[in-house]
Amino acid sequence: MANSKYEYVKSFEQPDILLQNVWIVVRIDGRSFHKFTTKHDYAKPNDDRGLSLMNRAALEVCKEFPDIVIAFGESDEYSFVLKKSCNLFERRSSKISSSIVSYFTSQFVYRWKEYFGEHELKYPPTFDSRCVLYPTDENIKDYLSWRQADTHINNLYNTCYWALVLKAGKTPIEAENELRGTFSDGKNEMLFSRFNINYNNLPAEYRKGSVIFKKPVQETNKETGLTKSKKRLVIEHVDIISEKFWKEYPDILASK
Ligand SMILES: Nc1nc2c(ncn2[C@@H]2O[C@H](COP(=O)(O)OP(=O)(O)OP(=O)(O)O)[C@@H](O)[C@H]2O)c(=O)[nH]1
Ligand SMILES: [Mg+2]
Ligand SMILES: [Mg+2]
Repeated sequence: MANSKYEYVKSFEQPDILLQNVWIVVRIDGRSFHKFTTKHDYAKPNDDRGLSLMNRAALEVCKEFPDIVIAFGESDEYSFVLKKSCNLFERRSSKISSSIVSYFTSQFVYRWKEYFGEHELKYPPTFDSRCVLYPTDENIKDYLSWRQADTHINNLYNTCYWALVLKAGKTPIEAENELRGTFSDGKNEMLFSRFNINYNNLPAEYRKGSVIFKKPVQETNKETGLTKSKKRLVIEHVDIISEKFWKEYPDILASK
């Protein structure tokens, strides 16, 4: 009903169009995943099924939203970087962030059985989401470095904490007290001398998180024998904190 007396309420909606020509990061994070992972008997500190399910849901998001040029995931979070020229939903912030987190969450639930088998999903998980803008390439690299540094700090701490609790029989309070004020060197030393764990030999996925990007690959046509260069979405556990990665794959940030 056009021009009804109710129509004025539409003007209460606030525009939330994101600034043009800047990188958009959509970061999603599991709500109360401390509880969710406990209720679902996740392995401590890292559960391979849970991490693989996060990666799979994120990969499906990257397929569904081709404006995403790179994504980084750790623990219960994922960051999706959309290219500067992205015009998805006319750059409306809440529409972008809600569509991405909704698709991620439904993929997470839809594919639960693929990764957890008969281990029942006891209640529906929730993920929150936000859009953050980064104007320069340096800013976006620093953003991703920040998340990867966080992965390292948390994983080193959690590996020590759970070794103290599960292997040395400490109470949670005792483990926390023992770790308070320690630095990386001390934690590495503790793992090696007391638990025979060489931190650097732990799976790269635990230490560095997961990076999804379009990687150039050579594909050979079986019939013609001709090779051509293509891009394929891959999940790798590499250093994005170092310049080496950005030099190796300059196309990622060139997708302005
Ligand atoms: N055991 C186990 N726990 C995990 C794993 N991945 C994530 N978690 C848990 O999920 C939590 C994620 O941290 P946060 O996102 O800061 O905390 P949260 O409980 O989700 O709380 P909010 O995000 O504030 O709602 C970690 O502290 C762990 O308790 C895993 O592989 N294994
Ligand atoms: Mg969380
Ligand atoms: Mg988190």
